[in-house]
Amino acid sequence: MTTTSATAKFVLSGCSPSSSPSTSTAPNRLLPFTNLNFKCRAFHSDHRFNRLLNFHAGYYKSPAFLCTRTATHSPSFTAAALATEASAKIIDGKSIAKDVRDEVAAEVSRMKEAIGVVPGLAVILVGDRKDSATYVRNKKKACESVGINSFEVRLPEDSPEEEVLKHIRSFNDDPAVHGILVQLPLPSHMNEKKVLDAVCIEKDVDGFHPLNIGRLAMRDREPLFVPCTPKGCLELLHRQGIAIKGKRAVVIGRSNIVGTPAAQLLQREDATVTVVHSRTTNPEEFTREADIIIAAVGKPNMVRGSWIKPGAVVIDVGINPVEDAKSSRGYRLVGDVCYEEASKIASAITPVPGGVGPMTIAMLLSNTLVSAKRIHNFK
Ligand SMILES: NC(=O)C1=CN([C@@H]2O[C@H](COP(=O)(O)OP(=O)(O)OC[C@H]3O[C@@H](n4cnc5c(N)ncnc54)[C@H](OP(=O)(O)O)[C@@H]3O)[C@@H](O)[C@H]2O)C=CC1
Ligand SMILES: Nc1nc(=O)c2c([nH]1)NC[C@@H]1CN(c3ccc(C(=O)N[C@@H](CCC(=O)O)C(=O)O)cc3)C=[N+]21
Repeated sequence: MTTTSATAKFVLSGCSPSSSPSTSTAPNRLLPFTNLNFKCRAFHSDHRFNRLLNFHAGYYKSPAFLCTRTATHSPSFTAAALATEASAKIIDGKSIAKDVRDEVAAEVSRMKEAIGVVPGLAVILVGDRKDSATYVRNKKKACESVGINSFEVRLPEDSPEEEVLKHIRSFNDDPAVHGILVQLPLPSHMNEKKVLDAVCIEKDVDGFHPLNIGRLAMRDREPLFVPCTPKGCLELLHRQGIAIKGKRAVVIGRSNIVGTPAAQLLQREDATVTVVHSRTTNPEEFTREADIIIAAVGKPNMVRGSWIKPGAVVIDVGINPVEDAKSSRGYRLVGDVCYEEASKIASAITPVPGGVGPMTIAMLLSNTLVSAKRIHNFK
């Protein structure tokens, strides 16, 4: 009887394709009960498992909720546990990004006072994509907020590639510029590889130059810059005190700018990493094994609650606009993970918006500061 009512709670979800409560998707959202029973015992008796996940006190809520489905607890325990809605710790990317920005601002002013140098970031935007224009505007505002100078070049959609290359060369030679970012995606007539190769590696604050990417992939090599989004994901884990060494991690997505460098960073920190991509059969099976999940796919709500091991940590990189008549913009942003379901199973989770996105910009500022310090040999 008790289990029936608990199950009903889970079935309600905004993550089904139709965005309405659905019975058709219910079976794949829940772990089989036998599985739950097993997990529950593990949470209570296996100290190694608890240590493995490095739980903070608050993290126990979620597994306790799952334990209500076992026959091993007294009815009063079950009722008490059911009364508490399980919820993961929300990893507040907005607030952590603010901490990072404050640290960057302090260093920017220390550097300015000591040697009179102000870090500078140059951004090149080609075309008139609304989302790209918003990101560039946000980056500019963020630079201002920490005292970094920003330089901007806006070019029309049909500009020749040579025009972009010309601006990159000019920024490469400009001593006031310490970081160069070419906003992606570029118009389809441009050769993205050629453009990204033109940014000198000393100013490649996006970390997209093949030399930086190559060094990230090699042991005993250090890239000058690590791409901002994956770096932001790792920074969130570090600042939440979530251990990585020895953990099982799954990265969903293998793009050059997010998935692949995220997997490399996790591996460099001694996680055992599996990369899931569009040709992976049964991605949920791999994902269910993970203590740490980084989802970077671009498919709204793809990762369901049933894909997640109880107590896992979920970092949702996805930024997906979905229609929403109630929003003034006509759309709202959702991640690659079904937050409503995942937050009941995971021990900690990033929201969208307000998770990885603000960290990406904070890491860009941090990379620009590091670049200026390196160029001017300022410790
Ligand atoms: N928060 C932030 O700061 C940022 C957010 N983003 C967001 O992150 C998401 C990913 O971005 P990005 O890496 O640039 O995207 P890409 O489109 O470049 O890469 C998507 C990856 O997901 C994989 N994939 C696609 N479909 C599936 C599937 N059904 N199952 C498993 N894997 C799949 C692809 O596999 P394959 O390689 O086989 O094609 C590919 O590796 C987007 O929503 C983007 O908006 C991006 C950058 C920054
Ligand atoms: N050369 C280059 N470098 C990039 O780093 C790069 C890029 N091109 N092209 C596009 C992607 C995407 N990206 C994001 C950055 C911040 C948010 C962000 O701050 N998002 C807010 C929401 C913003 C909103 O409400 O629109 C949040 O998640 O809270 C999102 C996405 C960087 N990218």
